[in-house]
Amino acid sequence: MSERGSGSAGGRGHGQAEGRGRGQRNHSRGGQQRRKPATPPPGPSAVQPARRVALEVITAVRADDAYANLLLPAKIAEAGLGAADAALATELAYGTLRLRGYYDRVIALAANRPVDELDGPVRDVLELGCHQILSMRVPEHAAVNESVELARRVASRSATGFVNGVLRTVTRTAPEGWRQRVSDAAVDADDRLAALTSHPAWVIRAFRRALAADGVPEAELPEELDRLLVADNTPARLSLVALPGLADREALVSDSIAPAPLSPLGLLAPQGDPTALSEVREGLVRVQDEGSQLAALTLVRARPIEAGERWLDLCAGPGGKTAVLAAEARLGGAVVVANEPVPARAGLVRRSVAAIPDAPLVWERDGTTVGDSDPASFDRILVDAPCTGLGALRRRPEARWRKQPSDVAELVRLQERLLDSAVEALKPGGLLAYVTCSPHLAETRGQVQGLLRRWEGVLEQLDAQAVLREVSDGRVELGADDLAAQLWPHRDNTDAMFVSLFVKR
Ligand SMILES: C[S@@+](CC[C@H](N)C(=O)[O-])C[C@H]1O[C@@H](n2cnc3c(N)ncnc32)[C@H](O)[C@@H]1O
Repeated sequence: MSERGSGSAGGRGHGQAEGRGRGQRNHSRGGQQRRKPATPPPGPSAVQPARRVALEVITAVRADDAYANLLLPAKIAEAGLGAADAALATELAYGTLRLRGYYDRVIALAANRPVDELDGPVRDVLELGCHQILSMRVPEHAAVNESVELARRVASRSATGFVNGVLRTVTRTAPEGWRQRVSDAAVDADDRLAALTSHPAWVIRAFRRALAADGVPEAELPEELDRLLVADNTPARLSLVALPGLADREALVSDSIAPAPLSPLGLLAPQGDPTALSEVREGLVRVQDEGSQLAALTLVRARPIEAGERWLDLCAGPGGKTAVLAAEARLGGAVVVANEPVPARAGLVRRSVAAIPDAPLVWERDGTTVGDSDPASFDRILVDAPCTGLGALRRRPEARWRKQPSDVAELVRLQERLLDSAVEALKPGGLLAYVTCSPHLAETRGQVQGLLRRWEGVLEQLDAQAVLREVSDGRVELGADDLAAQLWPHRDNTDAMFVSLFVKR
C-alpha cells in the first residue's frame, strides 16, 4: 500500500483499541479537509433496527452465500420494520453490497492493511459504515457510533476500538478525497476503473469486449463503458408486467404508475412494496424487468400463434417469463410446459402462474435430456439459460462478487447442451429463442456462432432485432448490425439481456 504508515487507523491487530488522536493524522488533499472530528466512541446503546437488519444481510451474503433479494424482505418482516426503516435497511444493505469493492479499497488505505486480513464481521461493519459516511447523508457521529455498537455485538470487544479508529479516519477525508486516494493507489487503468466503480476487473474487461462487439467504436468505448458501470450502480426502477388478458395495463396507469417505454405490457412504479397493488397480490401483475418482458415477447410475436401450438420454457425458474408466455399462449390457444429441475424454483414457477387459468404443466427435469425424451414435440422453445447474470447487476447487488472467470466455461458448456436438447425437442418449422441476462460474449454471440455451426442446415437464425423493434414500437435502442439483439442498462434502461431467435428447418 502506498499509504502505509501515513497515519492510517490500522497498523496494529484489529483487536487493539485505537487511542483517540493517535494514528489519526489527516489524509485529505488540498481543499478536501473535513470539518470536525466525529464524537468519541459511545458506551453500549441500542442499534437502529434498520442497521442491524442490513448488517445481518451483508454478513449472510458473505458468509453463507445468501441472496440479498430473498433474505432482506424476510429480515425486514421478521424485525417488523415500517416503510421508512425498510427503505433505509434496503439502501444500507444493497448500497453496501454493490459498492463493497470500493469500500474495501478505502478500508485498506484507512486501516493500512489488506481487507483480507480482517475478520469477516469486522469487515462487514466497516463496509456498512463506509457506505453511510461516503455515499449517504448519515451524520458522521451516527455512522461511527452505531458501527462501533454493531462491532460490539458481532465481533470481539477489542474490535470496537479498531472500527472506531478506521471509521474516524474515513470521516477525516471527504468522499472526493477518498476517490483520489483510491485512484492513486490503483496498479493500472483497469484496476482503477474496477476500484472506483466497484466491479471486478474481469467483468469490466468482459463488458468492454461485449460493447465493442455490439458496434461501439473504439474511440467511444471508454465513455460508453463508464456509462454502463454507472448504470450498474444505480438501483433499477420498479418495473412491472401486466399479464395480457388478465390485467388491464391502461387501467393501472395513475399519477404514480406510468406505462413502460419499451414493453407493451410494462409499467413503471415508484420504489416501494409492489404488493401495495391488489393486482400484484393476486398474481395478475408481476415485478419483471422490461428486458425480460421483451425477451419473452420476442418468441411470442415472431409470428402469429396458431391454436394448439405447444410451447416449452426449458429453464423456467423462478417463472417470470413463464407467466408472460402462459398468458400470451392462453390468448392464442397455445399450451405451455415449463421445466425447472431445482424443486424449490419449480415451486416458484407454479406460484408465478397460479393466477393464470389453464396454468402450464411444470416439469422438474434436467433440460439437457428433454431432446431425448420428447423429440420434435414443441412449436416454440425458450432457452433462458443459466448464465453468469452479469447483465442484471443493478437488481442483484452482490451478483458481481459471486461469479469468477472460471465459472464461464462451465456455464457455456451447460448452455450448449441445453440448446442442443432444445433443437432436438423442437418440431420442424418450430421457433427457438436463446436468451441470457448476461452480455458476456462467450454466453451470447459466441454461443450463437457455435449453435449455428453445430446445427448447420437445420437451424436458421431469424432477425430478433426486427421483432424487438416491432414489439417496442421502434423505441428499443440496439447496437450492432446483427440479427441478435443486446439490450443495455445505460441505453435501454433494462437489464443487459441478449436475445436471439432461430427457426428449425
Ligand atoms: C436464467 S434462469 C431462468 C429465469 C426464468 N426464465 C425467468 O424468467 O424467471 C435459469 C434457470 O435454469 C435452471 N437450470 C439450471 N440447470 C438446468 C438444467 N440442466 N435444465 C434446465 N434448467 C436448468 C436454473 O435453476 C434457473 O432457474
